Amino acid sequence: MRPLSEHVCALLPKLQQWRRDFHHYAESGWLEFRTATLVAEELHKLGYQLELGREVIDADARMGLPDEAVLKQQEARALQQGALPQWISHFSGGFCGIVATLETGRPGPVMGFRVDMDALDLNESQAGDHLPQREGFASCNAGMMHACAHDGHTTIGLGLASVLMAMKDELSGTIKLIFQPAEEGVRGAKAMVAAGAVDDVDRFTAIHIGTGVPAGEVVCGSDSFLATTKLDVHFTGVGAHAGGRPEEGRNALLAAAQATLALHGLTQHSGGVARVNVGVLQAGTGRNVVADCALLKVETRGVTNQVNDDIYQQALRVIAGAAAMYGVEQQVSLMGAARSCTPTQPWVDFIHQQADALGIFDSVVDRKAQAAGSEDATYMMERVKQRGGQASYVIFGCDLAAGHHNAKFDFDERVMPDAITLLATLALNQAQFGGSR
Ligand SMILES: O=C(O)C[C@H](NC(=O)Cc1c[nH]c2ccccc12)C(=O)O
Repeated sequence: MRPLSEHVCALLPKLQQWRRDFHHYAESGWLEFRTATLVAEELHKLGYQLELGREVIDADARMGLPDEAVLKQQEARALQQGALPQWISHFSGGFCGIVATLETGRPGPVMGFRVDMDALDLNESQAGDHLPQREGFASCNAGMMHACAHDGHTTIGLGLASVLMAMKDELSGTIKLIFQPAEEGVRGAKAMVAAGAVDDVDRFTAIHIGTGVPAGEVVCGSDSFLATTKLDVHFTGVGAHAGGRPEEGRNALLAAAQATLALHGLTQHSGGVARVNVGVLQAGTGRNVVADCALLKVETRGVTNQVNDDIYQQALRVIAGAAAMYGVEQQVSLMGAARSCTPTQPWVDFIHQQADALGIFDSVVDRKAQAAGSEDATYMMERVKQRGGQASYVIFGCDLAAGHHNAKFDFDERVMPDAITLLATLALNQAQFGGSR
């Protein structure tokens, strides 16, 4: 029997090819039409049982969905860019989720691995010193860029699928590979949980690469996720002649500006870290018109669910107060949410022990004391834990050309085979796990 390292080594050219293809055709959240069809095709060819689209995504639990026109236009764009027509109907309308199952036929637990597939709303750098630009695989989709390594995550998911299928005679239990849409803005995981995608998972592992962790280091149980709420706020005022009759106007721009300044002051909480960000402020239509409309895209975060909930409630009061100051209407829409969550220690210990034994990492740690980002995989972790299962979140450190969410973000592709090696090892050696279930 060929060892795992040989299977992974044989995959190297494919890993780079997949990653660069996904990177080139970056697709933002709920619009991963091309990516999802290619992933489905690969998994189908490998022999996985597939559940697709509405089977794994609850329509009503989707948050922050683009509007109908954008969904249609982006699906057409994906088809022009090589999305596979035989799979597209499953994902049509913003259902780009996939769960691939391998039943080994031998008794054992259900092992779930989750990767995400979406890009960010960002224009990729066109500078000559940006490697994806220089090597011709920078994003060809305006305003969409893989600047958080989900192209790498999707590739790791496919690589893991390949090696596990190749070694299926050495596995027992069930393998479930979860390809999630719309992690950015924390919008997709909740809808997969609502559809029951992780209801039978006994041991759950989600992953991220980079995030400031040094190359060669693996964090086996990242627990520093901030709870977060994402909201859009629409202010509606009354337009008026700015010179002739300004007193007849109700200024939505000023309400949005006041709200923005006040919102950014809402970060005091005795319970720990709290954050607020207004990432977008759009208002008004013309120079000499009292602005009758404004939009804010806002997020609150907190070190615990309670801190975030408190800050969110204060944010709602600030928004209502700012609207009242200027006599304008306000409407708040929930666009995304995620929880804080801690991994289960027995599973972290097992991952730690397996990572140590592999001998391919310079440093293996349980956790990092860094207030980091947010993650909606926390919904999946919570669901698995609720049922008494094990759950963790593993970060694979790697060198980055620039920080996450930056136009020059790029990661060292050598992290992908190492990630696949550890995840495949967890599945191959699961019988050594001493914890519950
Ligand atoms: O809230 C979101 O939209 C999710 C998004 N998630 C990430 O960026 C992933 C992430 C989690 N932890 C870290 C730490 C550093 C960079 C990125 C991350 C974020 O926090 O803005």
